[in-house]
Amino acid sequence: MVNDALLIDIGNTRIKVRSGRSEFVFNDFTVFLQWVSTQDPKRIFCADVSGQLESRGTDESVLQDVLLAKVEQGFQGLLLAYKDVARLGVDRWLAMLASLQWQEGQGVVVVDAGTALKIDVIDSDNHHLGGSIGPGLEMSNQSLGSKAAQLKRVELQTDGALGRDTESCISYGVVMSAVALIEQTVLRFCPNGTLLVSGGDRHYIAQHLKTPHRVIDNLVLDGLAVYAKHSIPEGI
Ligand SMILES: Nc1ncnc2c1ncn2[C@@H]1O[C@H](COP(=O)(O)OP(=O)(O)OP(=O)(O)O)[C@@H](O)[C@H]1O
Ligand SMILES: CC(C)(CO)[C@@H](O)C(=O)NCCC(=O)O
Ligand SMILES: [K+]
Repeated sequence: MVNDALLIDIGNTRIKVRSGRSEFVFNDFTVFLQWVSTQDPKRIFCADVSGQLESRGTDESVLQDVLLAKVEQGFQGLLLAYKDVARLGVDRWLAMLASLQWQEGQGVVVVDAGTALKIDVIDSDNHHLGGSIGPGLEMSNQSLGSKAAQLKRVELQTDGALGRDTESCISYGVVMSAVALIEQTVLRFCPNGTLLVSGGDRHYIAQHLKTPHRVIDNLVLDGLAVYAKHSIPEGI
């Protein structure tokens, strides 16, 4: 049953785990492995876009029974825009699967603001129209700091007003470019759809959105729960 399962989302920055009603976040893969070895779940479902599990999996006995989620065309009626669905990030796919629960009949725009900023658009017939991959907020912030001699990474903080010093200009540029991309994508491709915002940077982005939206803590883990429920035979 899904309730006995451990759900694991291995992102490129952090690892998020759900066990029943509890959630845990790990910044370090080794610390995460140590923790998993203290658990005794019936089943482990995992989404791994980092590739860390596949490279370590075989020599870690605790991870031998992990069910690694794989993108499936047509699963739960979700028709993917990619011709080669194996190339679509499993985190994007799971976030989309979870988003169908929020579909209000006019399509859904799914935002996952993590290491990368992902946007995917689904129409009212559950057809994935396509998506967007761009730098996440921290990635933009850090790359400005490392590529421009006069800039340093800043603590992102903007009230949405134009910047009046270097730090506030960077904050405005980094945060509002993400907000603008999302709002343009909604306007162009799904103007009446439901906008969902998830991922580690969801709050930074959501507070500046003029478009009505819902903030969902972790759509990838929610999608993994959907996957777990529908990909194991009844009674297990
Ligand atoms: N305590 C924190 N530690 C690290 N990052 C944080 C923290 N709180 C917020 N963040 C932000 O969350 C982002 C990571 O989000 P998230 O954990 O959703 O990403 P991820 O799943 O690892 O990435 P992806 O799915 O894109 O590979 C970071 O870029 C950072 O800006
Ligand atoms: C875009 C990321 C890095 C976001 O985690 C991940 O979904 C990924 O590696 N995707 C593969 C490429 C794609 O989705 O087309
Ligand atoms: K790479």
